[in-house]
Amino acid sequence: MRRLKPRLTVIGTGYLGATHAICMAVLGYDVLAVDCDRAKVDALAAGTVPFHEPGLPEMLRKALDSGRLRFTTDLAEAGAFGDVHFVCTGTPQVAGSMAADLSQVEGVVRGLAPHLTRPCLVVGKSTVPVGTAARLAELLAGLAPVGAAAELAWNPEFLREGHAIEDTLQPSRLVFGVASETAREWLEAAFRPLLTAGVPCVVTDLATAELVKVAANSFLATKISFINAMAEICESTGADVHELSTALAYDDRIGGRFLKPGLGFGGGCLPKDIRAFIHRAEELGTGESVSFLREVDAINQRRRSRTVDLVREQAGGDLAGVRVCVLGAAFKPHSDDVRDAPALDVARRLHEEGASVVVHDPQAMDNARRTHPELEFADGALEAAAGAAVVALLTEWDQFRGLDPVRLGEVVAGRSVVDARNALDGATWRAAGWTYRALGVA
Ligand SMILES: NC(=O)c1ccc[n+]([C@@H]2O[C@H](COP(=O)([O-])OP(=O)(O)OC[C@H]3O[C@@H](n4cnc5c(N)ncnc54)[C@H](O)[C@@H]3O)[C@@H](O)[C@H]2O)c1
Ligand SMILES: O=c1ccn([C@@H]2O[C@H](COP(=O)(O)OP(=O)(O)O[C@H]3O[C@H](CO)[C@@H](O)[C@H](O)[C@H]3O)[C@@H](O)[C@H]2O)c(=O)[nH]1
Repeated sequence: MRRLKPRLTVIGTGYLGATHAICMAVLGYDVLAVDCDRAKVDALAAGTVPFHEPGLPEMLRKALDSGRLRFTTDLAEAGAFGDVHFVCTGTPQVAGSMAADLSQVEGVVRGLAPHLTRPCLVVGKSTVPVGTAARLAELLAGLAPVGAAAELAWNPEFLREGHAIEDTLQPSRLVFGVASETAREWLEAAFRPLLTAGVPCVVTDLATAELVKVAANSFLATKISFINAMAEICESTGADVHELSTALAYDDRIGGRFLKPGLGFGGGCLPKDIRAFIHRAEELGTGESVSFLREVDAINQRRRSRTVDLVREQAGGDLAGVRVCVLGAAFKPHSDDVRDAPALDVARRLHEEGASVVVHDPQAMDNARRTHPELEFADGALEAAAGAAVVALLTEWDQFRGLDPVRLGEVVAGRSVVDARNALDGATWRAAGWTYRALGVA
């Protein structure tokens, strides 16, 4: 008998899965969240969110207090408990290739399938190359016990880190990729509160659902690289990319969102998703259709090189032995995620050229220390700036926007700032005696 309110499992409790599990429990579902990382499961069960996401610790407390959210490392327990199983494991870029590594997602299907002893729905939420769901559906059918009636569907996720709760509870849209009416009914039951609240829902096939996700991220990446390409032109013509962007944004066919010039995109999604899309399209023999994404990626990488160039120029042409203060490590503010973080990539390149680099970030210090042990870290912006010849603002945290140039000027060795996120008021900094350089302005 199908329950009106299905019991949910969420497998993979990283940035996406932990948020999804917590929010679904707060919406009133009984949720069992699973991760193979025992430390993560123990932390979450004890009420600690193992990453930075505004508001999520309070939501976790609420979900745990309701008694509707539990955690385990055991897929067999998940199989016995759930009606709808959300797969939220990672799909990182394969080292040395542009392809997505699907081993975590496939591993979950293989591990879960033998424990699915009654009718249920396995729902992929991870971002995957088109065609993955159809392949996993076959795998599931082959591994699930006879009579289990376990089906596979795809429900791509569009949340942004730093806004994960609002994006989960008030998403712009839901996308259900289904192969049967039964799967659609399960998904409708699993998202009933959002559907009742009027969230638009596109019901489609598996392949379209997979593609919607990579198409959305490709569009966003393209928009960012478009404005950064304009920034390159502005740099060589004396035009001002900020004024250009403001003027473009007044046209609501273009819009101002994701039109912010600067150091470009990073993180655990946009970069690897456009590369996996290129790779998959080439496998399908349709590489030309998305070959523009190679240029999107290249423009994005050039912003990092340009930032290194600006810091080197400010240092007098040679970085060897120069102390540089890097403000920012996370790939964007309100996150501690350092996956493909532009700030750390620039910091690493400066270090490789011989600079003595000191980094500060309000939230990402632990992650940055782990991935970049070669860099020096300081507990505050002033400490990081002490004795620096150049200050580089690489992630636009509010704490950095609010820095007092006079106070900072007292601790540095040279008043020179490179604003790679266009977060500071250049006039104020110049008035305080600083040489101010920003990306996108000659
Ligand atoms: N981070 C985001 O904001 C976001 C938003 C939308 C979509 N996505 C997509 O969602 C997926 C997950 O992203 P993420 O950022 O949460 O990744 P993540 O690396 O933070 O989390 C993945 C989790 O899966 C766990 N895991 C791996 N193999 C497992 C297994 N066999 N059994 C149980 N748990 C296992 C890992 O321990 C980890 O906790 C990716 O495909 C990503 O592209 C992410
Ligand atoms: O105008 C802009 C907007 C963003 N960025 C950069 O772009 C990157 C990505 O930002 P954002 O999209 O806000 O962060 P994510 O949390 O990675 O979210 C993206 O990736 C997720 C995972 O696929 C999707 O779910 C989201 O819809 C999609 O926005 C960051 O490095 C930003 O600094 C810019 O450089 N300029």
